Amino acid sequence: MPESLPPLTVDIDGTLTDDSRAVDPRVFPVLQSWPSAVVIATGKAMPYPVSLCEFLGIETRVIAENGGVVIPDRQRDVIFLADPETVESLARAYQERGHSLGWGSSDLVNRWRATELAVSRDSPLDPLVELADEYGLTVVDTGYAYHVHEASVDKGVALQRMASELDRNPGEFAFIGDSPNDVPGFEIAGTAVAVDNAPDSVKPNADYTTSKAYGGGFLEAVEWLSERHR
Ligand SMILES: O=C(O)COP(=O)(O)O
Ligand SMILES: [Mg+2]
Repeated sequence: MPESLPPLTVDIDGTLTDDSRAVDPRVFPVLQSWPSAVVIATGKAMPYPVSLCEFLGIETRVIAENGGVVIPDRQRDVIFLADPETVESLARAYQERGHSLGWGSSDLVNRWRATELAVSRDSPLDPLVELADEYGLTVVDTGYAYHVHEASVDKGVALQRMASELDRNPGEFAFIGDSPNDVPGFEIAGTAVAVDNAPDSVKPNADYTTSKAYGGGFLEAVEWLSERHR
């Protein structure tokens, strides 16, 4: 790999995974040998990306909960860019109206969330949007879940904070993703790549769209970045 490769920000679901959301093992050596910083930027709660870094043996650099949580490395404090209180009230109100968050009683999706709420796409969207409007929150459909969070946070805002924590310019970063929740990251990063499974609303926001989908698209994106930085 060329020494000059940019710091990389990469989404998990739909980008490092296959179509069943299992991580594509071909991405492991790429992430482990990337010569610059790697940031895992996801809508998932903190333990998921932290575990991914831990088990890969790479530095824990994480944007979780669609930007509500930023972890620049293992040594520093976890940074919270949003407050959980309004989201918690919304979650109670949604359930009081008779709707389920849709993840079963253990709710491993929200159990460790600090700043936002994720609701299954099998649960009704309209009352969620109605409540979000009432509480001044935003709903993002990633294609994997509905996420409700403060309008002031997204993966782009979090990338700005991550870059400043790492003494870098956000424009130095490349960002690879697949969903509407990645678009704010595409806008802040210097180079944005969408994988082919991204919806048509996402692709025009990227500098390049791969011809392969899912983890195969990530590998292609990395080759494309390597060519550009040769
Ligand atoms: O949890 C989701 O809905 C999406 O997660 P992702 O940001 O890693 O694709
Ligand atoms: Mg994704």
